[in-house]
This record gives sequence, structure tokens and C-alpha cells, in this order.
Amino acid sequence: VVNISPFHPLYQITRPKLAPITFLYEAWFDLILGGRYSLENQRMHEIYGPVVRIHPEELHINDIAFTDEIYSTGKRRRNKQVHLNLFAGPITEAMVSAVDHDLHRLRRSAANKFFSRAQITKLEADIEDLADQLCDKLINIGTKSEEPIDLVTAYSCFTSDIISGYCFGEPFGFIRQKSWEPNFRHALHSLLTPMHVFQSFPLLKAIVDLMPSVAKWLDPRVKGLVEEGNEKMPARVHKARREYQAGEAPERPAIFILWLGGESYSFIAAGTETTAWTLTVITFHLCHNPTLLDKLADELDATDALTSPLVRPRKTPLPPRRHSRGPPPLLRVSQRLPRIAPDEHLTYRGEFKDRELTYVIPPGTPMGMSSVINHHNESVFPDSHPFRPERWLEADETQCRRMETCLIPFSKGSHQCLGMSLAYCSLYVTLPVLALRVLPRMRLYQTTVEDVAYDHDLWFPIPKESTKGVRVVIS
Ligand code: HEM
Repeated sequence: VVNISPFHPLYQITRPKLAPITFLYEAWFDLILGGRYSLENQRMHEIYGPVVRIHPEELHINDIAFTDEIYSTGKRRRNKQVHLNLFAGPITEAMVSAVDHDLHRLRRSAANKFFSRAQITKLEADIEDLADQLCDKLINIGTKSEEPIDLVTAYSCFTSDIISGYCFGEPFGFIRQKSWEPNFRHALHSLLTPMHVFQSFPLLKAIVDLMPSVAKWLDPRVKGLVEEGNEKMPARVHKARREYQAGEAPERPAIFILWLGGESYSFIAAGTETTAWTLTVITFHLCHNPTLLDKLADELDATDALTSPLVRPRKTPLPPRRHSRGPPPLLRVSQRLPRIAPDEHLTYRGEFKDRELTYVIPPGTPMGMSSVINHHNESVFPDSHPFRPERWLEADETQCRRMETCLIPFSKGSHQCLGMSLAYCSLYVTLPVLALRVLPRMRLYQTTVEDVAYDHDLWFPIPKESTKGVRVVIS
């Protein structure tokens, strides 16, 4: 009754009947139906307009003009929402788990300089080297065996090696090892699985803290990750520190030699699956649409693989500050990402069905957007579902600016992805090498567009349950 009484600070805001009364409405879609609240949020926007109260305390917004108000930078403080802070175990000590704006700034300021564009440019040679090793391994394994290769697993070995090499001074060696196992991705998924349970029953997060003591009874893949987070990573950090103190500093200092903390786990988790899935989806579409691959190969040939507008020039692997002429990273975190303005009233002005809307959003209200909704905004990205990187080449400056405002794959503002430049660098360096060396020999194996299409959320966008992955054979 309190939640829908006229005295509730969000009473004036359009709402469906049930969602503002009880958290159970969200739980029905996320916990029972399995990560489907984003789709329900999209349906609500179609009925109720650009600002909707999606549960008792939270608003969801579907108006790109309001993006910078939600995800602001500078002196305007933005907290995260406790309800969707679903991380447990060692990651709770990381910047991504910091709810309070000032605590987040403190944690992030220690890491910022390691992920600046200038710093990431220095990694280009290492990434090129790993990309070549990845291609060699794909061709070797692919041509020697009839077994299809699971592409995300292969790419995740590659991205784990990039980020671990940068964090600890030496890569985990997942690419150098003979097969694609062991790796991080299966275990990461197993740990994400209880996410919607934690969303509804946050006290259960304590179970993850018990995991080290019950590790020996766990699924071996989860056990591996638990051991990694609680034993091996701290050990690597200590080793790096010892070597540094003994004067055995490598040429380019690794992050955790200079800066120690609970972040290592979150960096590996954040840097592995995200870029790997983006590479997988691009690869899928290039194999699925050979005309596109031919076009890309022609451009790479014509420019000596250095200046294709579809993939960034390898000599300058990072995009310009406005990435107006390259394909954007695809949807990789589909979960809505709410922010709270703790000290400001925000005024929303918009319209819906010829009606002017003005809402004053009180301080302390969680309000968020979802990339799964933004990136399929048909007024900004007409015919948004097909993979058409050309839309960025065909658009004029005004349209490009509109598309960029709507894009939130890395989120925006003070909590924007720390590894954005590293992700871009990895993609721009790796795609031309793959497109020239491996993709002409690669064929999809029992894989259709449904295997890469968004079906539901598990923090990341997950395809339909029955998928066997994106599988390829290489001749
Ligand atoms: C295509 C690749 C990637 C995508 C789409 C992506 C997306 C995102 C998004 C949406 C967030 C915001 C999460 C939130 O608000 O809670 C985020 C945060 C973060 N990402 Fe990425 N990411 C990518 C690659 C990477 C890589 C390679 C790293 C390597 C270190 C990384 C490290 C981080 C970290 C540390 C944060 C937390 C930042 C903070 O809380 O201030 N990400 N990422």
C-alpha cells in the first residue's frame, strides 16, 4: 500500500499495476522465467512510455536524451544500487562492487592510469603476438581433427591470456597449452548461474564465501575458479611483488606489481568473456554472410591489411575518441545498469503519444537503462537486428552522433568500463589477422543465428538454452 500511495515519492511516475507494489514481479521474470525482466521492461516502455517504475524503488528509462543525466561524470555523484550489486566472493572488494561514489572513485583512481589509451597502445605488440598464436592454434587443431571447435572457448583462452599477461606480467598460457581446456569461461558461467537467486535473496551471497572450504566437493570447473580466486591469484600477486622488490622488474611493469588488491579476480572475469563473445559474434556473422567477409577481405587486401574502414588500421589500433567509423562492440552486458543521484533532483522532460511528460526524480532513486533496449531502438538503428557494420559507414555526422549517444555497451559516466581501450585494441588488432588467415578456411558447424541471438540475461546476454554454442570447422 505504501509503495503505491499518493505519498510515495515516485507516485507521479507512470507504472504498470503490479511492478511498483512488490519485488516479486521482477522475481517472477528473472528468477522463475530465467533472466527475462529486460524483455518485460521493453514491453512496459511500449505501453507506458519512456520512464517506467519497474519495481517499488526503481525507474527504467528509454530516452537517449537522458543518458548523460543517469550516467554522468565529473562532480555529479552517482552511486550504484545495492539491489543489483550481485557480485559475491573476492569481487566484493573490487571497484565494480563499490556502491558508494566516493569509494568507487578511490578504488578506480588506482587503476585508471593502467588503462589509459596511451598505456594500452604499448600492449599492441603483445596482443599481435597472441593473435598470431591464436590463429596458428585454430588452424593446427582445426585441420588435424574432425571435431568442431567451440569458438567462444577458443577466444576466451585468448582474451584471458591478454588480460592475465597485463595483470601479472605473464599470461596464463591458455593459448600455448595443447587444447582449449582448462580455461575460465565454463567456471565463470557456473558462478553467474545463481545471480538471479542472489538478486531475490541477497543473504545467500554468503554461500560464495564458504566456497573455499567446500571447494573439494564442487564441480571441478567451479572448483578451479574458486581456487584461482582465493589461492592462485593472491599467490601470483605476491610472486609479482616479491620479484619487483628483489629488483627483477620486467621491461613493462605489470599492473599487480605496482598495485595490489582484490581487483585481479574482477579484471580477469571482466576481461575474458566480454571481448571473447564480441569476437565470436563478429566471426559468426562473417562466416554466415560470406559476402560481408569477401568485402572485408577485399578492403584488407586493398589496404594491405592496414587501413580498412571496417576494422581499424593496425598501426593505430585504438579508435578515434569518437569511434565514428568502426563497428561498435556488440551487446555484451545486457543486465540493466542503474545509477543513483544521491544529492540531486533530476528533471525529466519528454513526450509519449503526443503528451508532454515532466517528472521530477527525487535524490536516491535508482534509474537505469539496458543496452538490450537501447541497441534495438528502431528510431536510431532502423532494422536493428541484422549485423550491418556498414550502417556506421553510411550514416552522416548527425546520425552517427545519435547512434553513439544511444550506444551503451561499456556503460557511460564514472562507472564506464575500465577496460574499454583494451577491448577495442584487442578487437582491432585481432580481426584483420583472423579475417585474412583463418576465416576463409572456417565454416560454421550446425550453428544458426539463434545461437548468437539474445534470449535472456545472466548479467551477459545468453542465447536460447538449447544452444550447443558457436561451433566451426576449419579446413
Ligand atoms: C567488449 C568488451 C567489454 C564490454 C562490452 C564491457 C562492458 C562493461 C560494462 C557495461 C561495464 C559496467 C558495469 C557496471 O556498471 O556495473 C564494465 C565495467 C568494467 N569493465 Fe568492462 N567490458 C569489456 C571489456 C573489458 C576488459 C577487456 C576489461 C579488462 C580489464 C574490463 C574491465 C572492466 C572493469 C574493471 C569494470 C568496472 C569499472 C568500474 O566499476 O568503474 N572490461 N564493462
